Amino acid sequence: MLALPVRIIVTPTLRPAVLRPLARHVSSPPCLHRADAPSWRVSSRLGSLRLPSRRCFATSLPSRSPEPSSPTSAPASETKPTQQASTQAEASPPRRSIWSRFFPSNAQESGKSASSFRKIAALALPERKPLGIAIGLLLVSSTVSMSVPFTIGKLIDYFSTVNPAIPFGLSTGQASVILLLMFTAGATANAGRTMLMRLAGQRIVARLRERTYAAALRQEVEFVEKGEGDVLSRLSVDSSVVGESVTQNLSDGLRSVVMASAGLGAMLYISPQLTLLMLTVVPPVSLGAVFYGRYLKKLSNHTQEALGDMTKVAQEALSALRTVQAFNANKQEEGKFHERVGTVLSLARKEAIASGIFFGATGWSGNVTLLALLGYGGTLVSRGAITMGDLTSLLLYTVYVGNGLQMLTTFFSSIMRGIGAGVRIFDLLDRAPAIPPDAGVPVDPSRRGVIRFEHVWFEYPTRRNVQILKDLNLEIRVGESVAIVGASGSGKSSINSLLMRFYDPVRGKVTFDGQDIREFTPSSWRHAIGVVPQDPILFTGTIASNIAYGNPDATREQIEAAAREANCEFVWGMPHGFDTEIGRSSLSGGQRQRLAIARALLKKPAILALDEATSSLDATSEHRVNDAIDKILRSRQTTCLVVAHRLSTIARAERIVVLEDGRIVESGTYRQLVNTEGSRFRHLMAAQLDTAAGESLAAGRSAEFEPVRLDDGPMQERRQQEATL
Ligand SMILES: Nc1ncnc2c1ncn2[C@@H]1O[C@H](COP(=O)(O)OP(=O)(O)OP(=O)(O)O)[C@@H](O)[C@H]1O
Repeated sequence: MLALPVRIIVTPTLRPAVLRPLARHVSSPPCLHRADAPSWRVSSRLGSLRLPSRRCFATSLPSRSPEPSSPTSAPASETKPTQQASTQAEASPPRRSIWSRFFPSNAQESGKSASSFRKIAALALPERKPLGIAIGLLLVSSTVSMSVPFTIGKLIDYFSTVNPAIPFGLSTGQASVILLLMFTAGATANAGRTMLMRLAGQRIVARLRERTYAAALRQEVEFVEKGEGDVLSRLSVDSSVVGESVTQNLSDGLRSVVMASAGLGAMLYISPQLTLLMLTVVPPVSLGAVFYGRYLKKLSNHTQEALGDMTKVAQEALSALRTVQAFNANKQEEGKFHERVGTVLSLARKEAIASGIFFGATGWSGNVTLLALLGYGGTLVSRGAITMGDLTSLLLYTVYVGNGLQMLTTFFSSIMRGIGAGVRIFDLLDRAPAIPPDAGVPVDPSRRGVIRFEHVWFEYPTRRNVQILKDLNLEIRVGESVAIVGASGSGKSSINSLLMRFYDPVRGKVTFDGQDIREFTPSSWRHAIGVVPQDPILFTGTIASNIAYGNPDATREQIEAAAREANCEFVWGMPHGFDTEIGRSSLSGGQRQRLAIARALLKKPAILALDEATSSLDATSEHRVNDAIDKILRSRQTTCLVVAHRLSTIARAERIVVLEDGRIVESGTYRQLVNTEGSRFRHLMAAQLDTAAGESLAAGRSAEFEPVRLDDGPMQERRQQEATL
């Protein structure tokens, strides 16, 4: 005798008219209307938070899958929708009627959803062959599992009859072998279907992730930097949700359709009266489910906000752990976190109460239905209208139909989630970057020319109406080195950002060799610029791969030559030299800066944009960095724009421009500016000039500004001497 796990599912979705609105409704997380509903996660910078899954529509009878051999009987555990992803799916239309809440009335929104659906379907196209085979296998396994109630009924009749007859004149042994083969075939088909669907899903997810990542990398920096977490969640979570919606959910959906329709057909065939009796419980349970779903949706929105708040608190403290520990603020932080956790908990409590009432009610009505079926069915059996086996089969088909329809609601909600996640992903995939990396004409890497900032006005896209640069005019000749100095926030780094075309001016233009740099492809233009940022980023990998970042074809000789030029002698002293893994070595600020200079020099750039670190380096490091910068500044081929903070760097530049509140207020050589009484430069650099003067005095030289000599002396003087010689 087959021991069939039984779960009576009372579902509100026996009628399509009820099913459709409900399906839309339950697209909201976290009401995942199945007994083994997936847990849902909230993605955050800290990782992801998981909430326990909820049971929906299940009665109190112990349950397992209605399809014993089917691994997909617990497909929900394979589905990991997220709050974040599904939020998009449930973006509510304006409140008008209950129907308008279920069906989006906003044309743009539904248009987006339709287009997202088409694009998701297109994603599945390359996988049509494995998916087609999987659907074939699904039909095989579903047919086998749908024959189980029928077989059980026949077995009961067989064993309870005095002179039983096996259909088709088979012997008991033959019938057993046929059944065994059938179940084996069903299980094999199920295994094949699961494998094919999962692999296809993973391939779709992989393709989607790669395309999304590439699309994110093409965007202007502002877009990604301001919404970094968002891009990451699209990459990790939304792509999975989309992948699942075209494979796993599709498979479940088809299976549920087969189960529900075949089961209902079999029930009507066995006993139309009993089938109608079962269908009477549907309307009240459907209504209850709608209200329960609405309540859960509202709760889930609040929970999402509360979780976001909780995550923010934790993130802030964990990212500043040094400060927290230094101030012994652990308890304070724990208190803040406790408060947020409490909010989440109180929402969870409300949900637990609602779930308890709902499941209690559905369980009760399920069991009452079962009793009614048994009672009325029993009288039919006693009247000889149906056999005991028929009644058993009918009860089991009830389970199948219930499960099938319940799965169908999950299927619709998953599809809605997939469409929602798809909208987010396709928004990014289709987004035209504000500064497209490949639009324009390429710049010849050997081209040299004057750089001009012409009446440049600039404000950051995120801070409109806050003018950072105001009518800025600056000309830098080929091979010239210009140091930009100014108080913090005066706009120095913004000049470099404009040069790099991370942004475009609001008004005015930046030209190179007489041509607006907006005419060049940003990729080729950036290739012509060597950048040394304020806080150089080193990536996971070796020192060599870091120097060759952006130049993957560079030879070891070229890498070493660039390192030598940038005074990276410390690399030769490391046990693994250029093959030293960055993560395994702790590099000082000066060393990182020199590696960044080497990286920039390897490009043999036409322009070098150096943003000097504000933090002070130790004397040796500073000397080595300055020496490296010095070599670059001497170059007659490289135009240098240096955002400078240290007097030792500033003094090396041929020309200094002083920036104040987005405007150039002074310009001249070091000597001119330092000797101009009351100059903005002297005011700005007073502290450093005093120190330098003090050092000169200590060394027995005059304390006048004029003779302040820094290491090798101001660059312009040396160049003049070179010219005289
Ligand atoms: N991405 C950004 N979005 C919005 N505002 C920004 C952005 N980057 C900088 N700012 C603002 O623009 C102004 C100029 O910044 P910028 O970094 O160019 O100044 P800076 O002179 O280089 O300062 P520092 O010497 O401290 O690096 C500042 O008020 C800064 O807060």
